[in-house]
Amino acid sequence: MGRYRVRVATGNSAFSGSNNQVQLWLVGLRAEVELGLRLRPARGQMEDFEVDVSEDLGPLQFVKLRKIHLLIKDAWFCNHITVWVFEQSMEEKEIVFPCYRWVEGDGIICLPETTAWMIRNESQGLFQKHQEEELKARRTLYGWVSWKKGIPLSVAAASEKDLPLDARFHEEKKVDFERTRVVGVTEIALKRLYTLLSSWNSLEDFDQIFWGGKSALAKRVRLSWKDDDFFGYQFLNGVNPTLLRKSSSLPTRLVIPPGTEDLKAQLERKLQEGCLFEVDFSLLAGIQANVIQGERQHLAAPLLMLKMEPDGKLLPMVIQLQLPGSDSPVPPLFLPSDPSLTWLLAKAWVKNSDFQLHELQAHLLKTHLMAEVFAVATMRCLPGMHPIFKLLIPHLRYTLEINTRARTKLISNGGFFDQAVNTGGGGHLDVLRRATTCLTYRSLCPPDDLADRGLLGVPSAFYAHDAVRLWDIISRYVQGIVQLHYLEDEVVRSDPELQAWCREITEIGLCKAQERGFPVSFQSRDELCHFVTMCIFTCTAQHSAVNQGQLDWYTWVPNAPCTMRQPPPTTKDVTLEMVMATMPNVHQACIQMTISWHLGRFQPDMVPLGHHKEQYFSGPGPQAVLNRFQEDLYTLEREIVARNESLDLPYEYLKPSRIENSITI
Ligand SMILES: CCCCC/C=C\C\C=C/C=C/C=C/[C@@H]1O[C@H]1CCCC(=O)O
Ligand SMILES: [Fe+2]
Repeated sequence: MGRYRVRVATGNSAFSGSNNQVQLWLVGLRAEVELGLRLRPARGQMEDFEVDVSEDLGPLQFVKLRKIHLLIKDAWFCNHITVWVFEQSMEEKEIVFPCYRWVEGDGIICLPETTAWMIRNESQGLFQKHQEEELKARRTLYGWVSWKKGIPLSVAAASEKDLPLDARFHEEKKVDFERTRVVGVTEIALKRLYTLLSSWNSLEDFDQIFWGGKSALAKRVRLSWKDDDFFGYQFLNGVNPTLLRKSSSLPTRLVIPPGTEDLKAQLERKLQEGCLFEVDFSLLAGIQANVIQGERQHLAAPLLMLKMEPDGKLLPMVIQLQLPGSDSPVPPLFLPSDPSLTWLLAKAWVKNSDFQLHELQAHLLKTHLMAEVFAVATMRCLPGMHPIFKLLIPHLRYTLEINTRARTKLISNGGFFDQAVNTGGGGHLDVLRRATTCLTYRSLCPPDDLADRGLLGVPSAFYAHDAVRLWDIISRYVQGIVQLHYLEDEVVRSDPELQAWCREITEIGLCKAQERGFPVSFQSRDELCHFVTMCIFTCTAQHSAVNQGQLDWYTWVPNAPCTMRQPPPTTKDVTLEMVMATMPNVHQACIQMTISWHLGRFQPDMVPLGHHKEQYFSGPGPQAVLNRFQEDLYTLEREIVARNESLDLPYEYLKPSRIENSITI
């Protein structure tokens, strides 16, 4: 008893279409009907057709679809189905059934209409039953596994091939990733060949491998890496802006030997003036160093003290490379006034330690692995019709696959950490474990984290400034969507899927992180918004801040050596031979360059923050919230561009147009 126009929209990436036939049903509150047509969906196409239905279906609740194959199974990527109902020969209501998934095998896929969650209590339990079945199926597809004890859980997949198709890279991404990898391997081989017969005994010799993928800023790094202000700048606005903090007292580990009272007075004066800063790498103390091809590598656990000048420059004042121990001599303090190679080597040790905590703690653990916990918990606990699922899913794209690849190629037995990094060979897992035990909820939320580190309102702290602006913009977006769906706090409290999702993240994925301030329930809309803002910020802005800079700051290897082949200096007698014997060898340096380029370069298929094409919501409310989000991002973009124009070193990593919508690399 009615006429319907049905539109089937197929995805745009390679192999999205299918040679198999697709069967469709319309399911209304009163009855369901199989549409007597068989279509073959073509890539990037919208296919429209009209059907007459003799029964009275009642209000449409679902579309069901199934793919029928004869010999070859050919998966189909369905974007969405849209249905228009004609009433009294007038086209009336548009009803959207978002999909954005692969339709595989011959199972039936059931798509609820976009506003299903809002009307879930008026559907005679149909939506409730659908949600339960969907979650049951997802929980078998997306399992948890403890890859290594003491770090957050991962998705259960031994290699990317074990992942559900919906978690896999699309063809374009896969081809690009594999191609980049071949380019990288070839480049390493050529560089090794090229350096085989040449000398390798001065820092300038790193020039011999400084070709291939590199950015304009990387060239600047090569020129300026020895300068103290350039060194200091990196702790504010480099690839790892996460460790610097304003000192509230002189660190207890800083034992000042007799005869250097002058230094102590200087530090105390800067402390009083409120411009003393510190970076402490104690987390690395006692970590077992790697052995690479029979050669033992070495590690330090430095403390760096810096002062902020009135013009905003951050300058190193003193470096202590090891923690003082009761059984060892008091570690020497290295100073800018030391012989230049001595001071350079001390700074190189700091940068090597920073490399470890950057890649393992700031990058891998606090963005990649966190996002993976969000992704698995979301797949296991939130049905597709849930508003928080719809809000988060564009920010979880490709994360499970990139992390699975990291576990098989990067931090695996024999992976790149073992081949080229001094924490490799197991120490890197201990660093991850220690970093996990001190991972707090506050540290993932810039307004809290930057307040705790004394970096709010510091004029030359561009990361801090942009991070807080982005946090506010994302927070407003999240509040917009949450307020449309949760009219009061009580709706949050009585949402069983949402509460289960929260517990799944804190108790299961993060292994009882309530001890570190993570919530086990949401009592209000504000608590929910804060948490979801943290999730989106982590998967987008924060990853961008700690990922993109790899290309700029890590391709000139002496600026941030991936390994150290000699122990830290214990006296101030340092020769160029010692420096070169300590720095990475050619092979290690080539690996560092190539991986940094692979991970830091612009991603050709990138989706900028807030610009995903998938429409999981419908109607003017959510659209207005998304438009507002995009406008806010654009305003910030212009502010950052204007600010950068007057800077010698522009800070670009949190420019909205450069922030990816999810962790994909
Ligand atoms: C030797 C330098 C290693 C620096 C990178 C260290 C940690 C980065 C943190 C998370 C990165 C996740 C990246 C996952 C990419 O699939 C892994 C790269 C494999 C490279 C390849 O497959 O050739
Ligand atoms: Fe990354």
